[in-house]
Amino acid sequence: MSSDFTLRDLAARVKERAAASADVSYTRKLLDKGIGHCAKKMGEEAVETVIAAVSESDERVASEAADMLYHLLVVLEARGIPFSEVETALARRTGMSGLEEKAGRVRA
Ligand SMILES: N=c1c2ncn([C@@H]3O[C@H](COP(=O)(O)OP(=O)(O)OP(=O)(O)O)[C@@H](O)[C@H]3O)c2ncn1[C@@H]1O[C@H](COP(=O)(O)O)[C@@H](O)[C@H]1O
Repeated sequence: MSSDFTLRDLAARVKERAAASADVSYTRKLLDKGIGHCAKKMGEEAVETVIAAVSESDERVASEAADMLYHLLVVLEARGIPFSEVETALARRTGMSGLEEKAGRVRA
C-alpha cells in the first residue's frame, strides 16, 4: 500500500503542531524539553530502527523508520532549520554519485 503523504507534509504538520499547546501536542511537549531531549529521542528511534533492520519484520522496520523520521523533523524544528534546507542539500547531490559527493565534502 502506498500513500500520497510525503515527508514535506509531515514537516509542515510538525511546524503547525509546534504552535499548539503541550496538553494536546506531543510535538510541542518534545520541543518544550529542548534540543537535547529531542536529539536523544531521535537517537533512541535510530537505534530501534537499526535493531529492527537486523532482526525484525519488514513491518517493524517501516514503523521504526517512520518514528525516526518524525523525530528527525522535530529536531530540525527545535533547531529552526526549515525542511526545505534538507531538500536543497539532497537536490544538490542528485546527478552525482555518493562517492563523488563524499570526496567533495568540506568538514565544518
Ligand atoms: N508521526 C508522528 C509520530 N511518530 C511517532 N510519534 C510518537 O513518538 C513517540 C515515540 O515512541 P516512544 O515509545 O519513545 O514514546 P513514549 O515512551 O511515549 O515517549 P516519551 O514519553 O519518552 O516522550 C510515541 O509517543 C509516538 O506516538 C509521533 N507523534 C506524532 N507524529 C505526527 O505528528 C503529528 C502531530 O502530533 P501532535 O504534535 O501530537 O499533535 C501527528 O499528526 C503525526 O502526523
